[in-house]
Amino acid sequence: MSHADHSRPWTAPTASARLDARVQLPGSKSLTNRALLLAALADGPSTLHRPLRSRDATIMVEGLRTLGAGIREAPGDGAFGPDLVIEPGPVVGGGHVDCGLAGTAMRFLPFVAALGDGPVSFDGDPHARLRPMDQVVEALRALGVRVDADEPRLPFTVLGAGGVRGGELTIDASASSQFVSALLLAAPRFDEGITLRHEGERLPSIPHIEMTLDALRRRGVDAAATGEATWRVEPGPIAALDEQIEPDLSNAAPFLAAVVAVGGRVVLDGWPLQTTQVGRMLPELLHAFGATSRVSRGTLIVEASGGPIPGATLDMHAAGELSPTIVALGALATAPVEVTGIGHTRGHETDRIRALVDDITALGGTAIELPDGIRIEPAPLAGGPWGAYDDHRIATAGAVIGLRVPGVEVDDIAATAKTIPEFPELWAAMLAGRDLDPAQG
Ligand SMILES: O=C(O)C1=C[C@@H](OP(=O)(O)O)[C@@H](O)[C@H](O)C1
Ligand SMILES: C=C(OP(=O)(O)O)C(=O)O
Repeated sequence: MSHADHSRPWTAPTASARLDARVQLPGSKSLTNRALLLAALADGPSTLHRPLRSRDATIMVEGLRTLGAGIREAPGDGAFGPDLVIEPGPVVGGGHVDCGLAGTAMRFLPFVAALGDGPVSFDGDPHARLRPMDQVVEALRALGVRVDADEPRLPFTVLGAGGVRGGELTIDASASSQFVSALLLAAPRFDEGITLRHEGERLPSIPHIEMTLDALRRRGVDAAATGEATWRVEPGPIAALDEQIEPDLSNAAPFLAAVVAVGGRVVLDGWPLQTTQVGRMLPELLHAFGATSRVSRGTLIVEASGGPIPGATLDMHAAGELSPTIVALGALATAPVEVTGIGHTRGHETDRIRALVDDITALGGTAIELPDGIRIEPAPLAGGPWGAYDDHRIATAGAVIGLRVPGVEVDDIAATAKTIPEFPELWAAMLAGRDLDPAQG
């Protein structure tokens, strides 16, 4: 499949008819990168079926290889590229990890490096150096691991000394749930495991912490939440596991929001019966905008009338990842839409609140920046530039608005390569009502 380039703006296609499409999506970033990391620390080889193949997943694969894991491709079922076979090895130092803009890599991998013997340097994209990392650096130091860093952010070097004792630790995960997940994921390999407590003004993205605990438990690790903001992971082996990665339900957001924007029906294949992915909240979120949905034989069917989009007030602290899509719908709504609880998304790929306010304002909309969210008031929109700011979810938010507003020019649709490189082709296929197999497109 050919992927978009970074050099030319992408004119978001407008919808000329109600949707009637079946969509298949590639694997979940959050599940893929957890499965890769735990497989690299496991007690035998693991195979991932239908793993995500994207920039963030490649960064995790390369990072784990640098830290000593063997990772190779194996023939898969064809639909989403090859499977991955992960052969764990002793954690080694002496390398460099380029985290790109991947929060999972920059938060999770330093704790793996700490298990090794020798220095590992970490850096990333220019914007990665602005993302919150202080709790990674401070936690490592509190655990007795040396970190060379001018500032508590990228770039830095972790000086592993062959192991981590673990024990009791308190951190402030207000800026990112990934600080909690990072510690829990490596903790089975700490001598004493970890007894972790969060103390801070808020705890975002709790479903992602539940996903981490579930990923550990499915590999035989004794891991549990012991209170609202406390967790315990016992030391012990991580079992190897062959598993199929679920489709990325967060990347389903723009495709399902498209039904609200345009009307009609989208059928999403591979909807899990039970999942820890935060995208499971989409049916309820889209219901607030008038959509109906049902699950039938492993598919999610979302339908909407295509009539005026109602207003809504939503606290999205648990699902910040979905907020750019919901804000895009807000820009098309006929009554005010207020999304709060997403202050932490200022530390995502870009300051998402600022980016959405600026982009919507540039199209003539009325978007008001709140300390921890956005309020959008109804206003007619006109075509114009839409900055992606290296952010896959800001790019796809522009695509949602462009369904109804001709001439929305996303400056860098290739930003979607972070988690869904096939986005432009899948979007076009949805609009054409074609059933696109991403491997063949
Ligand atoms: O652990 C994970 O896989 C993620 C956790 C969340 O991070 P924050 O808690 O920083 O929002 C989410 O937004 C991110 O896309 C992925
Ligand atoms: C915040 C996100 O990514 P990251 O894993 O880089 O934090 C995201 O995908 O919305």
